[in-house]
Order: sequence, then structure tokens, then C-alpha cells
Amino acid sequence: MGDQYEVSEAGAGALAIPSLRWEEPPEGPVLVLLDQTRLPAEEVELVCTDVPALVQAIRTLAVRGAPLLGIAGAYGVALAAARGFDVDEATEALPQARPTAVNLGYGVRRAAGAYRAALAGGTDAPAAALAEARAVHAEDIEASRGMAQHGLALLGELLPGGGHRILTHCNTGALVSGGEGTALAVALAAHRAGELRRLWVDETRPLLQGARLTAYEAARAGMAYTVLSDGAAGSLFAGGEVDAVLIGADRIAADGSVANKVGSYPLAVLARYHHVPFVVVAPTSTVDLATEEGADIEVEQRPGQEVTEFSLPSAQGPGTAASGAIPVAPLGAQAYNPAFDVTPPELVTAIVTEAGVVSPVTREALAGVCSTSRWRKSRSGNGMMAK
Ligand SMILES: CSC[C@H]1O[C@H](OP(=O)(O)O)[C@H](O)[C@@H]1O
Repeated sequence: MGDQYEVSEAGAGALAIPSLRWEEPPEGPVLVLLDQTRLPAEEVELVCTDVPALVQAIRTLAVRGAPLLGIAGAYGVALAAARGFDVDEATEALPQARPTAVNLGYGVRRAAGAYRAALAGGTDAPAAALAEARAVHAEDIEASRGMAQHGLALLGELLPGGGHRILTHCNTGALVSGGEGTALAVALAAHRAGELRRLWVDETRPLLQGARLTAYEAARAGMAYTVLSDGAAGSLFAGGEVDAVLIGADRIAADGSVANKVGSYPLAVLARYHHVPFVVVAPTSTVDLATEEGADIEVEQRPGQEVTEFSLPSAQGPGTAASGAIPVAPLGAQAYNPAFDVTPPELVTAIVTEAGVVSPVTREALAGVCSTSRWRKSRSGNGMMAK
């Protein structure tokens, strides 16, 4: 097919405003979020002053993406501590908002652990929770850089000669990270190195993270990208138009099974059939050694309306329920709407982390890369302990 596709208008630079930041105005600390349900049409900020507001923002995907959820969860505990809310309640409520993304619970446990240790030691517990949240944030920025570096080197090995045509699914850029993201950070690194010929962007039904968010980030970064319906990916593979698939992850089990946005597993099958590398890019904080295998991963089921309706961004202000919906299916239609699916390790060419590349994907190799990560993983519920 060649390059007959129109290259979308390129913007410049990264995100106009960060996806998340902690602020301490006179009336008390707040967590400021870029409301991702309003993108790309509007860059609207959502100010969370308590944990229920943050839980709602997580549930409605105003804030989303595993690494960012880990950061938001940690700051959520810090917010509860700083404002005198019940930290145990926050620690319980936050991870339940999106059960598949392991990072959310990981970030919450990190900040809650610091809070409780300070409490037991008679030191400033709210300050300890905030310091740990900032550490989680800083580590993710560092992890993004590591993943981009290892991922770019891997593309060079897998696809010598540059001119990569990369297909990606959902959104895995700066919008899901303290840094430049996971899989999209690798594509961005390839773009900056002059090695990205085309970024194929799966629209990613039903919430369109690809068409709305990845396209928004790719345009701002000046990448040559083309949006496609999820169902069109097969014909791209068949036409030899895809050199590699780069996707993120929400939870990676100890056996290397990868939970990621629904539609990832079919891409893995297509990639295998067409002998195309299928590469997962995720920080080691997304590896959950306490979950043995893919079948043990809880896959979040979301409201059927997300499939049977197109909902319009809220007109009542950021983070509230959508103001309107355009029915797609007949009234009362039932819908199956898992937020994620699970790809078995044998279909994954490589897992790129900040600590290195796992390929082939085996339990031993995965545990090994986690052990070399800055934070050593315990096997009890993905706890993290400093080395
Ligand atoms: C690299 S984290 C981004 C990850 O999270 C997305 O899910 P959601 O948009 O529901 O938060 C998707 O699975 C991405 O791969």
C-alpha cells in the first residue's frame, strides 16, 4: 500500500499541561489532574480535594493508565493524610476503583506504608506519605527514560535499518506517566532518532484512547501517525504494513501473561500469524509476582453503556458524568465490555522494562529483571522494598 495515507497535521512538543500535579494552595493540598475524558477537544483540569473525588476521577478515566494510576494512588493517600481523612479508608477504596491496574494498589501501598511507619516512629506521617508519593512519581519519570532507551535499542535489533512502521493500541504516552510513558515513549524515541516512518494508532473502542489520546500526543510531538479502526489492523498486517506492535500493560503475571487494554490479545495473535514482533513496554512496577498466571488476573468489567452509546464529554464540569449520549445499539441492548484482555507469554516477543528487556518471556527472566530493578519486589502482594 505504501505511503498513500495523509500524514496528519503535526503539532510540536509534549503535553501542554502535566497529566497530574500536587499543589498546596492556602486552603489545603490538592491533586490537580488533566481530565482525559475531555481530550483532545479541551484541556480541562480537575482539582481533587478529597479521596472520593479522586476515586470518581479514576473510575471515569479522567485519570487513567497503569503508571499514572500508581502515582495518583500514592498522592491520594498523601491527600487523605494531609487533610486529616481516614488513611485506612483511602487505602481500601483507591485500589478498588480499577482492580486490574496493579500499579494503583502498588502506589497506594507505598504511600500508606510510609505513613504507617512514620506514625509508628512518632514522626510526621503526612509528610512521609507525601515524600513517598513524590518518590513514586520520580521513579516513574526515570522508568520512562529507561524503557525508551531499552525499547529503542530493541527496535534496532529487531528491525535493522530504521523506517519502522509501529502499530500501537490504546494510549501509553505522557498521559499515563510522570514521564513520557511506556510504549509510546519508545515510539517517540524512534521518532526523535528519525527511525519512525509511521505510527498506526488503533482507535481503541469503546473509549477511544487511541483516536483521542494517542493521536493528541502524536500530533503534539510531530509524529507521522494514522488512526485506524481496531478492525482494520488485520488488513494492515496482511498488507505487510506493520513492522512491530508496541503496547503497554496494566498487570503482568509472574508467568509473563500480560493484561492490557481489550483488543491487545487479538493483535498478539495477528502478530504471531504474520511473524511481526509483539512488544510489551511496562515498568517493573507493573509486574505482579504475587499473581502466578494470566488466569488469576481480575479483568475489570465496565458498564455496557460504554459500548452501546457514544457519550459526550460532560457539560457540567470536569469529572462529572457525561452530559449526553448518542445511542448506538437498540435501547436495552446487552453489552460485553471487559476493559482488558490477557495475552499469554508465548505470544509476547519481548517485555521492555526500565531495568532491561525480557525475551523470551519466562518466569525466571521476569523475576530476574525485577530483582535488578531499583526496587526489589517481594512476593507478598507486589510489595516493594528498597534494596
Ligand atoms: C501503560 S499504562 C496504559 C495502559 O492503561 C490503559 O488502560 P486504561 O486506558 O483503561 O487506563 C491501557 O491498558 C494501556 O495499555
